[in-house]
Amino acid sequence: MTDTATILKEMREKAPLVQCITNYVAMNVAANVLLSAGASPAMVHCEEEAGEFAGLASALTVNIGTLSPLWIGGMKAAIDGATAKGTPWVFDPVAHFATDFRRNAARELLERGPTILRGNASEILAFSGATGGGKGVDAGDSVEAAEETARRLASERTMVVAVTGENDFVTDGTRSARIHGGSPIMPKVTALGCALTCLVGAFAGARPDDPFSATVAALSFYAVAGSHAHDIAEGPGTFAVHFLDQLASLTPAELEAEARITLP
Ligand SMILES: Nc1ncnc2c1ncn2[C@@H]1O[C@H](COP(=O)(O)OP(=O)(O)OP(=O)(O)O)[C@@H](O)[C@H]1O
Ligand SMILES: Cc1ncsc1CCO
Ligand SMILES: [Mg+2]
Repeated sequence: MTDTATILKEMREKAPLVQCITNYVAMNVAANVLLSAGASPAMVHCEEEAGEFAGLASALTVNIGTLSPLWIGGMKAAIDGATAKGTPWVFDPVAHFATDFRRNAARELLERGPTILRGNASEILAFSGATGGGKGVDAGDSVEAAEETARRLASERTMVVAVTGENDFVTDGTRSARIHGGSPIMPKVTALGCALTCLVGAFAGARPDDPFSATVAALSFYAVAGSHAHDIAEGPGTFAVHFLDQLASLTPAELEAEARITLP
């Protein structure tokens, strides 16, 4: 079996508990994506318990999509709890370029050293200081335009960076991969990127010693499920339903046969 298929199998066997600090739009979508895929989501974000809970989880994901000051305290507590146990954490810097509040919060969270950074092309590109074409939470730049920034961030900060879009790009600064597939309907269903960030957490929770391979596996699994759902969906509404069914039914053997990963 390829590494990607093996990691899917291991993720389902372990059914990792993933603490998801995500936004109000994504909470339900992400929990369903994780349950369908075979992981165990828990949306726990308040400062009083987020750090303690992180000690129980196999992975933590942090997303600033609907940020407020109280949530930042919960995020920092959870990150400190995860870091103390060597638990991987994934950062999704939603629209961090849009306002000073978001920019400052994203900078502080990035300083805490995520294991994996996952964003759309405009979000990753904006870390280079470029203004880019992002329109709020939606990307306006190509993945290719963000690849150099992704490589530089990954090697400077010793983390994995995943840029998603029509084709996805993953790098740890040394190794890189492109993942093909998915569907142009995916950006028309809200929070599929945010849910992917949580799913990357589940795969990293199954392979904490190899976050690069875990990220490639998660994105490949998502892309194949997205391609399958595309073939039977009639639009964004039915896509969302079929996509969950595909995440639940896709086997490691199908993933092995259909994943399209190229090395740049
Ligand atoms: N044009 C496309 N063709 C195929 N797949 C796509 C396309 N655009 C996005 N995707 C896929 O959709 C998923 C979400 O990526 P996207 O870059 O849209 O995230 P995002 O902008 O953070 O989403 P959101 O903020 O709505 O949660 C990824 O798996 C990506 O590969
Ligand atoms: C629509 C939206 N607004 C803030 S977060 C979010 C979900 C997609 O990122
Ligand atoms: Mg996003």
